[in-house]
Amino acid sequence: AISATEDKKGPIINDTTFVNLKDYSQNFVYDMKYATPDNFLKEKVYDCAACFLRLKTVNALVEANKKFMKKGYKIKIFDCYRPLDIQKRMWKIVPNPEYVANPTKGSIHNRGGAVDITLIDKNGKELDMGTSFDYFGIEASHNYLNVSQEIKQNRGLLKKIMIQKGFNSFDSEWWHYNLKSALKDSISNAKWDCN
Ligand SMILES: C[C@@H](N)C(=O)N[C@H](C)C(=O)O
Ligand SMILES: [Zn+2]
Repeated sequence: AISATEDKKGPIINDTTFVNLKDYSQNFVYDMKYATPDNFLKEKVYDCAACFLRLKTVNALVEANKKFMKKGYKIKIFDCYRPLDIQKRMWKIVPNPEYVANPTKGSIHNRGGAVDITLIDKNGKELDMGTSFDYFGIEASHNYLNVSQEIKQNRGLLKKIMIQKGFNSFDSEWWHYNLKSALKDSISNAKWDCN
């Protein structure tokens, strides 16, 4: 059966439809790294800083953010849907599946089911997660235990609530989460509308 969801704006849309997160919640903070030159490609590879995802991913992320907000935190977003062509460019620079998904298999970002995120506090300050976003080294791993109690707690909080809301964590990157129900969705290379 095809599952459908009542959209706030009226029409019933399928939960695999790509939507813009900002149309569903104003409670996220954005730092869309690939829409700036401040990323490992050293180039702005997106035309605009928008977060597109499948509706089911948006719904799960909004639910997770509600839980974080009850604790005084908010999600800050680094990346959402990523066109396959950009995945290919990333793989040319870092051909290591621990840090960049092989474009021949496709990333869950290419399927609209993955997000790269961190948490911020009431002052907008990022919680200490031990490394910066896209730090491609062992220190970014959930399994790297030579970090402070505070970092373990911060990573643990992010992971606990994201898992509760239907995401899988990714061992080698504390910031990356895959929606479980999107793992087999189709890969897209569509570029979003920036208007
Ligand atoms: C490149 C990095 N931000 C990331 O998302 N890596 C995972 C493994 C991916 O490419 O899916
Ligand atoms: Zn990611």
